[in-house]
Formats: sequence, C-alpha cells, structure tokens
Amino acid sequence: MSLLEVKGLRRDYGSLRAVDDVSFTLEAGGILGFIGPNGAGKSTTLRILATLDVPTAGTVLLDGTSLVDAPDRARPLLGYMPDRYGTYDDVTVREFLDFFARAYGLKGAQRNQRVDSVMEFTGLGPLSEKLTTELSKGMRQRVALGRTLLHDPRLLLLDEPADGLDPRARIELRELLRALADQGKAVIISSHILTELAEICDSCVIIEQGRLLAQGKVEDLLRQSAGTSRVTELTVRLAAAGDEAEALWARTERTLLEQPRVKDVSREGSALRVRLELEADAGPAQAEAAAAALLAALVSQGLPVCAFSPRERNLEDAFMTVTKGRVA
Ligand SMILES: Nc1ncnc2c1ncn2[C@@H]1O[C@H](COP(=O)(O)OP(=O)(O)OP(=O)(O)O)[C@@H](O)[C@H]1O
Repeated sequence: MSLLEVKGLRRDYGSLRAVDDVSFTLEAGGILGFIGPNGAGKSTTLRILATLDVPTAGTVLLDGTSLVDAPDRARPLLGYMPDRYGTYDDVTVREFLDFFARAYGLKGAQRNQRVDSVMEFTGLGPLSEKLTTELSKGMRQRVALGRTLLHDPRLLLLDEPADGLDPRARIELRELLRALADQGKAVIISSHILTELAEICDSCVIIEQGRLLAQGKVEDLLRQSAGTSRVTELTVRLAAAGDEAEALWARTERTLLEQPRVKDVSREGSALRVRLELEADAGPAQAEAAAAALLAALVSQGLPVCAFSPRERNLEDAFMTVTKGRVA
C-alpha cells in the first residue's frame, strides 16, 4: 500500500468541476510535482489533501486512513503550506514557530526541542530573534516550511513554494526538500513554473481544467512527449559579439528559415532554437541527416557557428505536448 492513495477525486463548485476524476499514488520518500496552469485545480486538490475542503466524490487514503471520513486521525500525518503565506507583525521567528508548535499540541521540553530542531534544519537558527516581517522572501518561505515540519508529518503538501524565489533560494529549497525526502517524508509540490519542478521531483502529475492529463516519472514523461513528436529541435550558437552580432544573428535566422525543413526559429537566451519538421516515419538517422544539411548551409554562408546540438527536451516541452499547446 502506498503512503498516499488518491482515487477518483472530484470537486464541484456549483456547475464548475474544479477537480475531475483525479487518481494518483505517492510512496514514502517520493517527491511528486503537481503541474498545471492557473485554475487547473492544483490548490483545490491540495486543500482537500490537507483536510481543509471535502471532495464531491472520490477517496483519499493517507497511510490507510481516510482523509474524508477521519480527518482528525489523518491531520497529524500531514503538513500543509498554502500558496499565500502570511506572517504576523511583531513576532520573531522563534515566537512564530513556538506559537504553531503550541497549536500542534506540543508541550514543555518537547516543544522547545522541536522548535530548535526545525530551526536548525531550515538554517533559521541565526535569525531566531529577527522579526518575521524583516525577513527576505526566501527566509520567510523557510519559516513557512519550518512551520509545517513542527509535528514531524509524513506527508508535506506545498502549494507553489518556489514562486517568487530567487535562483539561490530555489536551490536551497530544493536541497531542503531532498533532505526531507531522504528522511522518508513524501512531498507534493505544486507549480506552474515547469522547469523548476523537473529538478526537484521524482515524478509528476500534469493537470489541466481539473483533469489529469499525464503522470509518471519525470524522465518517462520527457521520453513519451518526445516520442509523440515528429519535430526535432536544435540549438545553434554563434561566435558573435560587439556591433556585428545583431546583424549576424539576423542573417543566421534568415538563412535557417530559407531551409526546406525548418519550421520556425526563435531566440532562446544567447542561442537560436530551430524546429525542424521531418517526414511522419522519420527516425534518428533522418533527423541527423537533416541537421547535417542545415549545418552545412550555415557554414557555406560563412556564418560563425560555434555550437550546434540537439536541444534537450525539458518538462515544459512535455507539458506542452500533453496539453496539446492549449495552455502556456
Ligand atoms: N471556493 C471556490 N469557489 C468557487 N470556485 C472555486 C473555488 N476555489 C477554486 N475555484 C475554481 O476552481 C478552479 C480551480 O482552482 P484552483 O485554485 O484549484 O486552481 P490552481 O490550479 O491552484 O490555480 P492557481 O495556479 O491559479 O492557484 C478555478 O476555476 C477556480 O476559479
């Protein structure tokens, strides 16, 4: 039996079906990404898993206990971090965590020990006497994460925890989550920022308009979405700098677009992303031959190509494939 088993989950708000027949499982020690655009039903699902809302239909078992029938028994097993996190004015980090430790029913020495241990784990120790309102967004996020850990839950539900964090804070959050998973906790993390989840999660669920469109291991989703496409993509970089660079980029773009198989070309950071359309039955050998012809065309025009490689598919591509581009 999995730690979490969600089956046929549905939530209707009047005539709106916010969550429609969603099923998935999660094992202890696993990190599951819950991906979907705005309004897909992520927060609604997480709120139900946090026992803050009840489903219209479906079952949710956490360690064999029904969240719907016995929420009081399931609650000690889960920690929930909502997408909007409010701090109280005029409380220090320690006071904030201590307040929630009391709310979780922790007492005396055990309460102090849990607050200390959470502050140490989240690296908040040196900030314990700082007011929560004076903290950076990344540090406030750690306080919010610490709050969900006080009662040592087995399942963590994190609604868009990386939203608005700078890259360093994101990497630190990822390391904290990995450490929690290594301790055997199961983590669900929702996001509409796809690329950030690929690095954090073991598996993913893709949801749109309440419906589950795909689920599986991140690498399997990437492989599946690649298999459904007859388009192959390349990254091209130029050795171009200074005043001439812009003209060279433009000339390269034009040359690429003149080639018969090129479907489109777009700038992606300091590179060009080229989409090649191949025959329906094209295999890897045809894709390589088409790429070689393209490179030859660029070089024969004297364009200073310094890198030319297949573009790695990322979670965003998988998402666009399974949602058929209906959502961005
Ligand atoms: N309490 C509510 N009453 C009525 N409709 C609701 C309620 N909560 C959510 N909805 C609707 O349900 C749908 C799913 O919303 P939800 O907040 O779960 O999406 P989400 O994937 O978390 O999106 P976001 O990324 O914007 O938070 C939306 O159409 C939303 O307007």
